[in-house]
Amino acid sequence: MADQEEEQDNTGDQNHKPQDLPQVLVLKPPPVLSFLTAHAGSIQAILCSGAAPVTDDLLQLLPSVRLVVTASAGTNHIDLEACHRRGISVTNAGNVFSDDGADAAVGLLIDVLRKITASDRYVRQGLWVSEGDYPLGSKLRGKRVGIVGLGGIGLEIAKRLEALGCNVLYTSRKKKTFLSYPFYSDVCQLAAHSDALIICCALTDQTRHMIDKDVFSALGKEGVIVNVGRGAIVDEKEMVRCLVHGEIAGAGLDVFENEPDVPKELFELDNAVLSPHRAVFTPESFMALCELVVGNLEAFFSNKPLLSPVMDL
Ligand SMILES: O=CC(=O)O
Repeated sequence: MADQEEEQDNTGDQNHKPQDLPQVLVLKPPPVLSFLTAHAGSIQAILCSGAAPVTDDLLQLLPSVRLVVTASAGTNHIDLEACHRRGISVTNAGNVFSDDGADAAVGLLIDVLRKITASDRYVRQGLWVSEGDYPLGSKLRGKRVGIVGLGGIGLEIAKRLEALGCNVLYTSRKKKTFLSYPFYSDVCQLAAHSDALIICCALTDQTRHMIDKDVFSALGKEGVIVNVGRGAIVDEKEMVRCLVHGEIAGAGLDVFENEPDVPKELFELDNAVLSPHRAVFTPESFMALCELVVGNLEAFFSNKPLLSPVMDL
């Protein structure tokens, strides 16, 4: 999941009548070129997910489009600059994924620290009997956890960690004046003061490979990284190297740079907990997402304010 750091209100009139909606293009692979050829001029809104990029070239083919609705928190598959230039509004998943994304992030952190899935494998493989006791995990309470991106998901992570007795610190585009958590504008400084880093910011040109060699080295040998944002925020090769050489202690990863391909080295590592980009998805969050998507389309076509705008033009 990736978080746009927008505080959004996802409430509103949800009395949908999807059959009444004007024509909407649902973008999904395989390519929809024949559809486009027939309907390009009349399409006013695009509904997409991370699977299909919304590029400047695509928008060029659709001169009537005024809204892009993405069924994801992250918008890195959308050319936002092109949307802005063309006067196209954009909405995302707003806060519907915040709870589930935060639960998964904290779950991954606890799993890495307490070796939950690694010790599960140990028991299943019969190693408890043949090898004896499994190595101890590390305590969560008292850990300093640096959150990278304090948007909807980040804020929910912070609440959960506080309740679990951790010390929360963060970096974000801007300091949140309404919060007392220590703020670091520099991610290396944040890492140097953290026992664990949780990545839940958006992938942008500024954040691509932001978690690099210097950040890992500042985090140190006892440090843990959790990523529920986007794989490419982390320099994955460097992270794998640090894990293999014990230069960081562990990683809990829901996202990868070239999904669904996962670096094979990670399969061998007991200090890496791997999850197939499922952090924010539950049947409940999908239902909420569907309501939000329809609500955004209804709002747009009835000239009302969008429910979860990333850009409202
Ligand atoms: O990763 C999931 C999302 O961006 O919604």
